[in-house]
Amino acid sequence: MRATPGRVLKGVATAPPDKSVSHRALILGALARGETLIDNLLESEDVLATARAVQALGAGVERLGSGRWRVTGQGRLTQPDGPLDLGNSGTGARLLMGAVAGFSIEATFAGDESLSRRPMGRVADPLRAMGARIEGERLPLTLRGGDLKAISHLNAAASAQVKSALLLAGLNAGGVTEVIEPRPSRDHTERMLRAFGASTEVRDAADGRTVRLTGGQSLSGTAVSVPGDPSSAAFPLAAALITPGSEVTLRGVMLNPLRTGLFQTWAEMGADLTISDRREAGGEEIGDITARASRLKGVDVPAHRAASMIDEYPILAVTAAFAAGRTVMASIGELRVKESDRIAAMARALAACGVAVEEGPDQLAVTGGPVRGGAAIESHGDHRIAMSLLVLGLAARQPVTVDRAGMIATSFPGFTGLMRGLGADIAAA
Ligand SMILES: O=C(O)C1=C[C@@H](OP(=O)(O)O)[C@@H](O)[C@H](O)C1
Ligand SMILES: C=C(OP(=O)(O)O)C(=O)O
Repeated sequence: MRATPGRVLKGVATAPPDKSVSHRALILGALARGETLIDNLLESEDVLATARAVQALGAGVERLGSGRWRVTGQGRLTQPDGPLDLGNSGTGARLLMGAVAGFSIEATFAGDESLSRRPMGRVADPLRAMGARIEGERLPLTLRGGDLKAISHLNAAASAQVKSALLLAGLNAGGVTEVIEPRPSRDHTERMLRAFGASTEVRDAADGRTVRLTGGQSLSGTAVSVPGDPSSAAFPLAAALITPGSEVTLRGVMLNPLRTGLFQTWAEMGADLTISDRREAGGEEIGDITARASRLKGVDVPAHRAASMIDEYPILAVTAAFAAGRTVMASIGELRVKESDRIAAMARALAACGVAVEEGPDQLAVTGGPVRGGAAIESHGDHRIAMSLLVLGLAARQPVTVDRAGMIATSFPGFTGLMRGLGADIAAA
């Protein structure tokens, strides 16, 4: 795809449904007894892979209409006939490993080239400590579950995928499963467990958060309405901030405080952002966010904020390229084990576009100024790198092309259409 500068972005669009909440709605629906009706499910490649996997694990899965799905659970998962292919999705693979571990069944987990490189020991090791038998450290791996005992686990990397996998396994473990988080990670699993009739105990203290779940609880199917994804909304909002004369509103964006670190950081950079019509949807606060072209300044992003904006660093780095001064993003080592090594991918891409960037082992620093663009960027098959660099191309001096842009469909299949609707010039290269 190629992004060409020169157009002003104007208009109102609806944020696409949240990916994290969509995966969880399908998985909890499969674990529950009875019907779960999902409204506004994200129909992206990652989420569709999870839908196929829960169907292979015995749940009834039907698409009733656009974004409207029915999952009929049996209150347990059953032996799949073949390998579960989670495609590009770390969330799907890791949460389902936890869910499957609770049952006396065997499943092989597989994924694409990127997912097969990502570390699975962070989930496999604690699941082994609970009693699951797991062969392999990366996908493809085979897991045999059942007869679990609860453990207490320190979630040092603030990974919501690890926490969620252990809580889902803990539903069918003897005793109380405990996850200790020095820095809280997104809490969609805890919130949704409550909606499905299971309770978790959440305790906050000065040294972090502890989440406890007592084994043996059963889930009942329910209705889930998926709020808009702040991680996806970030791309059109960023484009408006850096493109002179622009003003864009994204409707229905989830405002869960464990997801909004980017908006706080942009506010500190001087971004003209307003949030209106705060309301509730699907157990989450949502609102409409308006971004207007802004004179941004560089900031130091505090390390403790990383978990609340972990997928947003690539697009933050793009906005930092247009800001006056230096932006330092510290303690972001987790970015090296996402769909690509996002620190290295962004450092290379920004440098190719004429941006001053310094890469450290677990940090990235960007010094803003006029952005040349005019480069052909390798996305490394990473949807967030592809979208970030296309947004950069809209406000650079020269167009930017991005390879393997088809991967954008893993999280945001409507990206190009939504951006064009706001006036952006993004087209096949
Ligand atoms: O739980 C989730 O839905 C997610 C958690 C994060 O990963 P980690 O748990 O690896 O931090 C995030 O990067 C991912 O896109 C979605
Ligand atoms: C890291 C991401 O997703 P996942 O871990 O589910 O592949 C992402 O969407 O940026």
